[in-house]
Amino acid sequence: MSKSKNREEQGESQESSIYPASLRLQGRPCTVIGGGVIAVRKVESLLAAGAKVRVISPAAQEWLLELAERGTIDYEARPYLPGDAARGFLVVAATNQREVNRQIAAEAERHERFVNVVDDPDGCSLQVPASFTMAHLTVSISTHGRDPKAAKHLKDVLAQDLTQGSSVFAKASRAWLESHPDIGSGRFTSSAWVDEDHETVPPKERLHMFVPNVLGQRPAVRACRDLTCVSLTSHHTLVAACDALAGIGQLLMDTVRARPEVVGHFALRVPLLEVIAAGATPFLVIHNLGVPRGAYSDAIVKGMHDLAATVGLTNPDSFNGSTEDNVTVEQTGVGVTVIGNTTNPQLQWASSQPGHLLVLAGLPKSAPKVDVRMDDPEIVSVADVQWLRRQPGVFDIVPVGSRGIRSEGKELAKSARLSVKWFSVPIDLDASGGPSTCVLFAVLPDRLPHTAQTMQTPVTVIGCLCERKRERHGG
Ligand SMILES: C[C@@]1(CC(=O)O)C2=NC(=C\c3[nH]c(c(CCC(=O)O)c3CC(=O)O)Cc3[nH]c(c(CC(=O)O)c3CCC(=O)O)/C=C3\N/C(=C\2)[C@@H](CCC(=O)O)[C@]3(C)CC(=O)O)/[C@H]1CCC(=O)O
Ligand SMILES: NC(=O)c1ccc[n+]([C@@H]2O[C@H](COP(=O)([O-])OP(=O)(O)OC[C@H]3O[C@@H](n4cnc5c(N)ncnc54)[C@H](O)[C@@H]3O)[C@@H](O)[C@H]2O)c1
Repeated sequence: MSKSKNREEQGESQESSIYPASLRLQGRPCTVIGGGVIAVRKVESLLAAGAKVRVISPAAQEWLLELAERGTIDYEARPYLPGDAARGFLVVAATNQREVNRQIAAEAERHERFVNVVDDPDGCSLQVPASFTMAHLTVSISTHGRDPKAAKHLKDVLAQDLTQGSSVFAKASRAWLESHPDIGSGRFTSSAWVDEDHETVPPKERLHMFVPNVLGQRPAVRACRDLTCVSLTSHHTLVAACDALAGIGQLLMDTVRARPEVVGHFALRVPLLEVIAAGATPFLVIHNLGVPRGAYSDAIVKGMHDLAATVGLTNPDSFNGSTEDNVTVEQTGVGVTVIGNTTNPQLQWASSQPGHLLVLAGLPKSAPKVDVRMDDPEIVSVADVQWLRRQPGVFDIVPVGSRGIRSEGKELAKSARLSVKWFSVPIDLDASGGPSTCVLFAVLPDRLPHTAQTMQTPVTVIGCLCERKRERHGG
């Protein structure tokens, strides 16, 4: 049944004539009430138009809180109060409370403000059409609020056509854009940023959509555990992890003897695991080698290439780095940074919940106590962690570093606002995990058998996660 038919049957207003217009909002105050997923979309497009945005909501999506922390928007962490909709050029009623949205709309109307009501097409004096912009050409599609999903679909079809199609519309639009290079160059933007549906948009345009052009500022940067997350848009995050290794190798002063390939392997292993565990796809490895350029440094880098290839990172341009060629070096030192990208729904951070089991894959092994070997079956492989990351029912995955299992487990739980109930296991929970020879992960109990059977490395249930306190309130 179509939406309009549904409404007709409910006897709702059939008023559907509209006045198509383009708003200039640069510097104009706009109020968004509600801080959920829909509010994020509205805030993004208002910021893209240069509006001065105020958000009022007792709780808000992380992205909005970040914008508030950076001063990009004003945020008031409280419910709507009468008076809020009396101010602003445009008021957006974006709460999930129908009645509250009604009150907001009524107040805005009384004060002759434009109002956009996200759950009431007929209550909007301003409906947002689906749109995309290429330089100075904007294409908007409205269904007069009768079928927003269709508006989005038609817009996506047209956007794809404009960028790569051969319709009369596409050819004429492109010809116009090309014949006006003064106004014809610019970014491709859309009323919604990249999502899975935009896979059809060509790479060049996708890149433009990927750039944090909404804000024209430095992107938000957060350090989470050993990771740094850079929010490029509300949908995309870059994830960076780094690690240092020293005194292990074949130079005179090295205290632990190891072949250079092994040094490269283990130096890359830790940041590579971190990025994969976070749900990102590694695409760049930067190696800073505190050793002279030559056969020794080449062998270290070869160790990295070999390991990266096990998770499909084979493009030679994905590797870059430098060596120490000015002074004599007598001890090996290696720093590695890995960068990956992910869409936010795939970014795994603080996603564990009460009742999940806390499981250890692999065993903690560290030099100099133990001779850590690349082919040790008790060490979890990077490919194993990549597989684990894709499993439904597996949540946070944390590589265990020198602080040991107990400390990493507590950190995993804390980040998800949970605590750990430890089981008794014959494993030293405080031993160093060395080059992350093991990882901790949270898993739904009924998914554990499949996970444990398929993994190559030993899997041990070491505890479970308890208590829940997940909503983050602003203010
Ligand atoms: C175009 C776009 C612009 C934007 O918001 O930026 C937009 N909605 C978009 C997407 C979208 N909205 C919805 C789905 C289906 C989700 C699903 O079914 O899973 C999808 C598709 C998706 O999300 O994939 C559901 C929905 N939307 C409204 C209601 C209330 C109702 O109809 O009662 C409900 C039902 C809620 C429910 O029943 O729970 C109301 C409105 N949505 C409008 C605009 C205005 C009318 C525009 C027009 O038709 O001309 C209006 C009246 C007010 C407004 O918000 O301005 C944006 C595309 C962005 C892009 O380009 O990608
Ligand atoms: N317009 C659209 O395109 C569209 C699309 C899908 C859904 N919807 C509608 O939009 C509504 C909101 O969707 P959502 O996904 O953002 O919901 P959500 O649950 O993610 O967010 C709702 C937000 O409203 C806030 N809120 C609740 N009571 C409030 C109050 N009294 N004052 C201020 N803020 C308050 C909450 O704190 C939360 O931040 C849905 O109920 C749905 O009907 C609209």
